[in-house]
Amino acid sequence: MMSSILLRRSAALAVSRGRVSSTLFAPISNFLASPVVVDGGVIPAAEFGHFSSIGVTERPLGFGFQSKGFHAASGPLNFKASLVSQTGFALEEYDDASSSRSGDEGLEIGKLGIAPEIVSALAKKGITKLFPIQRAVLEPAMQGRDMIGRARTGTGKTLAFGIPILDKIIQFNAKNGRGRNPLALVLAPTRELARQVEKEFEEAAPSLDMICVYGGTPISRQMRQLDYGIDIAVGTPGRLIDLLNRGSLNLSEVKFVVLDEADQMLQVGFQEDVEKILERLPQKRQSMMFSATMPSWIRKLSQNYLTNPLTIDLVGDSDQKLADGISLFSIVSDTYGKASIIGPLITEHAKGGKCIVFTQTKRDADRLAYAMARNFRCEALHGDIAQSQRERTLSGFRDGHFNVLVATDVAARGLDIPNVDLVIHFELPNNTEIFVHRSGRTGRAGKKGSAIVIYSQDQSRAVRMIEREVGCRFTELPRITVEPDARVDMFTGGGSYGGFRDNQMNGLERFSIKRGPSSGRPGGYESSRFGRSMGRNSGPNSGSFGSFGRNSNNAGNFGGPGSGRSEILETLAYLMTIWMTIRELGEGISKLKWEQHISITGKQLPWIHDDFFP
Ligand SMILES: Nc1ncnc2c1ncn2[C@@H]1O[C@H](COP(=O)(O)OP(=O)(O)OP(=O)(O)O)[C@@H](O)[C@H]1O
Repeated sequence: MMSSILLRRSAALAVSRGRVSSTLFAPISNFLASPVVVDGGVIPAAEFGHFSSIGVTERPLGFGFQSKGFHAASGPLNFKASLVSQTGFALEEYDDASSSRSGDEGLEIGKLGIAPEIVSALAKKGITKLFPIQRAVLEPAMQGRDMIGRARTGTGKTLAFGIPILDKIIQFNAKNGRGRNPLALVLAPTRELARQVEKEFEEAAPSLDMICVYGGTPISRQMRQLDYGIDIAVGTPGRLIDLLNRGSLNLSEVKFVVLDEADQMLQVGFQEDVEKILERLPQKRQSMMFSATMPSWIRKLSQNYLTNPLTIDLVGDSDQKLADGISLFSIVSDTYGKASIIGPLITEHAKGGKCIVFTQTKRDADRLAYAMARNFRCEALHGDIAQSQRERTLSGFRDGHFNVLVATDVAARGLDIPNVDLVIHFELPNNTEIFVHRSGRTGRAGKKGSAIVIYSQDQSRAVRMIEREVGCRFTELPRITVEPDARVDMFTGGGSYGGFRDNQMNGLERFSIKRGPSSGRPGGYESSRFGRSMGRNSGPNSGSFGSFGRNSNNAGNFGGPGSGRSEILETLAYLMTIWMTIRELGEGISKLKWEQHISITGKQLPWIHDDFFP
């Protein structure tokens, strides 16, 4: 009780904040004097150039906004982007900034006049120089511009919008005291991403109070936390609306709003909710949208939400839409062979790191995770899994407790998981944007990684289309033939895993792989790097339906043929089939509604995303 009183912020401060804030949004007349910004509000990638000439070293205090409330009034920061085409791409800049070469290419965060708290918190994480998107965003964001920001996956967009917001709030609190209602709101499409953004903000500015709100968790705790007072709210639209409707969340003092993964946030299905939230914000605010993909429709639509927006586009019209460090491969397989070739692909391409396998449906994620669990430490992640389990799964994956995550597109966007060396598109994504995001779970922050598309012969055209639209080239891998007794069958349940059942060996020795005639490669899967870890899950009698799609460490619970438990096993398999059929029916109905919606509204491609069918 006492602590709640102590923690509750004073209403007087909130009032004083309201008074101050009204002066904070004066139009910025001299902003366009900055040589980086092309009039009309676009910084094309090709003109972004090197920022090595930014005059920060001559101006140790960097920006002059400390005493100016939220918006700088000090004019341009002497950004002198060298004209055109020296770099073009964010990652080239990144490579420079992240390389061991010293040089001036990056912007020393410590020399920019950013709050010392942020500088030292970032330094603790090894972040001392800004990435290109961060450099490009910093000045206009500090000056209060609305903006659309696009940069490739894994290039630091979160801190690009995070640093200016955190800095302004720290300055503001220092001057005006702390208030009760949030000053900034970040909307994210998935719970996992919302949590990640909150965490990154928290780590960068530990003195600020953040809340992350999303469904599947007790709302009462969130209401209490809001009551104590917070600086920044991060969340998914559904729960935010719930809290607004209950009167627990007051957005009337919000100065900054960010739509992370904006193109997803404004898709049909999400857009309505987002609008409901935006309606509750003050008119005078700074709005920013970020994503690695910004289809043309989103740019048009964004005009409804942004005022005179600046577009900072580090991808631009460049052919290549993927992060540079990602190598792409494709491999043809028939539907029934797909599950069997994943093991060899992981062994060969994950190089001992983590792998995310993307499926199109929750059911396939479950089935595949189950089928693979006998050979890999592997779990499933999708929208039908209870939130607490989703969180356990993700943190287990982050911490390296298991190496293979089989996920729907709920994990396609934004997630920043260390050491994901391989992404496998078990099924082709619905569109090229999703391809970019899925693949972007690897090759982050300048690291290298691989993405493999598995496709059937009749999907060749779709693969070519991805190549065209994403500006990439797949290296075709030789076909893999799997001996019948080594097939992993995810379609028919436990009964068809016989090839593994009586095999006492662990690891990939079981795969008995042969390369097809076109293969010039050695088979060479016998000595799996995963061998030892897989062994944990793949007891000779694996077949745990109890762990289906969950923690595969339970594999083996129900034994295999000859265990005397075959009846239980069969019953469970039967129950599972019924459960899956019911769920499939549910998904079918939702999709039908979705497609009807599209045909009525004429909007958008049928982005079949799991979060639309929670
Ligand atoms: N200036 C920096 N120096 C070093 N590391 C950084 C810097 N900025 C961000 N990072 C790290 O880079 C990684 C990727 O950043 P982030 O998740 O923001 O990428 P993103 O562009 O939002 O990707 P996506 O499009 O997939 O959402 C994170 O681990 C982050 O901590």
